[in-house]
Amino acid sequence: MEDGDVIEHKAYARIGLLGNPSDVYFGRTISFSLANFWASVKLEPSQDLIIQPHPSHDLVRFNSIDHLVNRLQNEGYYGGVRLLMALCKIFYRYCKDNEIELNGGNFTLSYDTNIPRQTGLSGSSAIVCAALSCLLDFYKVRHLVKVDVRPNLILDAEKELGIVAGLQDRVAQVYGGLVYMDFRKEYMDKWGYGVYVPMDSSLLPPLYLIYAENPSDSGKVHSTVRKRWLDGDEFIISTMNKVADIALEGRDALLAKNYSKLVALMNKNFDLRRVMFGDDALGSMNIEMVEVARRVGAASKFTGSGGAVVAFCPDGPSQVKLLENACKKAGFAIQKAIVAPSFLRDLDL
Ligand SMILES: Nc1ncnc2c1ncn2[C@@H]1O[C@H](COP(=O)(O)OP(=O)(O)O)[C@@H](O)[C@H]1O
Ligand SMILES: O=C(O)[C@H]1O[C@H](OP(=O)(O)O)[C@H](O)[C@@H](O)[C@@H]1O
Ligand SMILES: [Mg+2]
Repeated sequence: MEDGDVIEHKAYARIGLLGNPSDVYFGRTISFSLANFWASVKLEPSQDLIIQPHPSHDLVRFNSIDHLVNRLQNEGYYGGVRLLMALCKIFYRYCKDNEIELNGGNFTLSYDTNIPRQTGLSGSSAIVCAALSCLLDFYKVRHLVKVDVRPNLILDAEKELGIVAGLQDRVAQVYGGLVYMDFRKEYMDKWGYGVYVPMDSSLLPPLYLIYAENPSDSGKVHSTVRKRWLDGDEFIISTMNKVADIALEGRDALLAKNYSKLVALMNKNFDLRRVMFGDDALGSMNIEMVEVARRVGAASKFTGSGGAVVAFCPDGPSQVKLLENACKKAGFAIQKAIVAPSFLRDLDL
């Protein structure tokens, strides 16, 4: 959206439905953009180039030392400022390397988000994705930065900060809607990005999102498994391949509307994650979220690296009611997941 000189863009949260986290390991995933939550970034021309701290997400003023310590313990040291800064650097570098001229003065970037913080709903990349959209419009280079490479720029901004993450979040956020993604190594090595195939989101049965206030650092969760994979750990490599196969089988299951197969695949996806990462890394509250759903017979798995769960009730509305009651009792929030459609324009494609 552009109002005079002000540019504003949204990017939605995402649900990794099948195959995650194999995207970090040349695997495959099916993910969708989630309309329930979003981040927005605003760019306004200004005298100096300013990255505006968010009044609550980048808190630097506290009531007391207790408040400060509490805040750091629960939410860590960082907010969105570092993400915006890193994106500016990555974007600038990419344009330089690709001889894309950047003309325009300075600007102020500010952001807001209602994505529950660090709950595996890709709150981090939503901020970066919305900011990238603002820069593309500000510099009028949307037609010069291919849609396929945009997820890489978003990921590179986070890698720049040492955050271990994969491409699936960024692909779902750039494309919108439901997307099948294949990150096979030969293709990635040749092109630098994966094969991204939009799917008809009406193939999805009603899905539910369960989450809780228990922020976890996705980079930290991933780092041990990532290291083992890099070290050639046979168990991690073969299990991750099985996770990638879930997305392949899941695509056929969705196309055939074979929802009993979907149940089996969602559950298997989480069970494989659990044996690779271990319960300590996943966190007891996160595991309980999965189990609350399973106790009423729903299929369930993490949406991302932890903090939120996607659930499917194959028995329909009566089972949904049971699930809602069970979540309420356990203190977890639950809402119906709504797919955000693709908002790519002709100029992007
Ligand atoms: N809601 C938020 N507001 C501000 N910054 C955030 C928010 N969520 C994530 N970040 C930033 O992104 C980093 C990585 O977050 P991550 O653990 O990937 O969370 P998520 O699962 O939401 O993507 C955080 O350390 C922080 O710097
Ligand atoms: O572990 C996962 O499923 C995902 O974890 C990260 O997403 P996040 O929302 O930050 O938890 C990561 O960026 C993804 O690539 C993984 O698939
Ligand atoms: Mg993240």
